[in-house]
Amino acid sequence: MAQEQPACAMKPEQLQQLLLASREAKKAAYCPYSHFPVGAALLTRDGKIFSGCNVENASYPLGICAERTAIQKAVSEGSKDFLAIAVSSDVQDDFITPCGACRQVMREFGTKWAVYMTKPDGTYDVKTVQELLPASFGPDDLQKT
Ligand SMILES: O=c1ccn([C@H]2C[C@H](O)[C@@H](CO)O2)c(=O)[nH]1
Ligand SMILES: [Zn+2]
Repeated sequence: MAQEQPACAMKPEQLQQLLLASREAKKAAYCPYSHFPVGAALLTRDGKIFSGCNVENASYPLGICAERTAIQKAVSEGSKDFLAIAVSSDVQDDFITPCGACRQVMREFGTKWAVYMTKPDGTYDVKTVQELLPASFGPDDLQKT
C-alpha cells in the first residue's frame, strides 16, 4: 500500500534524506543497453548512507542492479546492519520493485528491514524484505544439516 508507515524506527527527515539519496544516485546510472536508470540508497543502523546505481556491461549478464551496488559498497566498507533501502527509477506510473536477485542479496542481511520503492513524484510503497521474499533461504539454513 502506498505511503504506509515505515516498517522500522526511522526519523521522517532521515527517510527524506534516504529517498533523496536514491534519486541522486540514479544520476550516475550506467545503462547504455537498457536505458533504464535506477538509484538506490541504503541506511545503516549507525546512520550511514551508502548509495548505488545500476552498472551495465557489454557482456549483458554482468550488469548489476542499483540495490546490489549499494549493498556491496556498504558491506565492503564494514557495514551490514541495515535499516532500510530506497530505490528510485524514472518509471512514473509504478513503484520500482527489486528483482529476485536483489531480494536474495538483501535477505542475506536479514528479513526485517524496509524496502522503500518509489515513484519520481516522491510517493513510495514500503515492504519488509520478508514480505518481498517469503519462505526464503538464508544463512541459518546452512546450519541445518
Ligand atoms: O530494481 C531494479 C530493477 C532494474 N534495475 C536495473 C537492471 C538493469 O540495469 C536495468 C533494466 O533491468 O535496470 C535495477 O538496478 N534495479
Ligand atoms: Zn536487482
